[in-house]
Amino acid sequence: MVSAEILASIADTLEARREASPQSSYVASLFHKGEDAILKKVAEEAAEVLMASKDGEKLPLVREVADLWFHTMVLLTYHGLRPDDVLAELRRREGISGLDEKASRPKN
Ligand SMILES: N=c1c2ncn([C@@H]3O[C@H](COP(=O)(O)OP(=O)(O)OP(=O)(O)O)[C@@H](O)[C@H]3O)c2ncn1[C@@H]1O[C@H](COP(=O)(O)O)[C@@H](O)[C@H]1O
Repeated sequence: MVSAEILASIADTLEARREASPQSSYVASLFHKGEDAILKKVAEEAAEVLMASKDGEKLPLVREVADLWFHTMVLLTYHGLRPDDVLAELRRREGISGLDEKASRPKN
């Protein structure tokens, strides 16, 4: 599965969890606890990314970044947003970046 598709698939699951009972799953319980609990998890996971980076091992770092991305996706879902909203913003920035302009400028 390509990257944008897996993000969309996870987002679909997260949206379904918003309607689920808090006992039914980890994500459902997080939505039930509310925005502050989700923000706390995002902050915790960001701190774990910093520690993994300092430790210098690649696999733990990848796993911690996955946890951070996942919890930011829970936060986006809480606000009715989708991964595509972030991907569109990144694409927009790619289009306006100085590096991009230089690359497309004709060479003398
Ligand atoms: N990708 C993930 C994912 N990544 C991380 N986590 C959970 O995030 C939690 C936080 O991790 P921590 O390292 O902080 O561990 P912890 O100390 O046990 O967590 P807390 O009890 O303190 O919250 C853990 O319980 C992980 O299992 C995830 N939980 C779910 N998913 C995806 O979300 C879908 C829905 O999940 P459920 O709602 O649980 O079915 C699943 O099918 C998965 O695809």
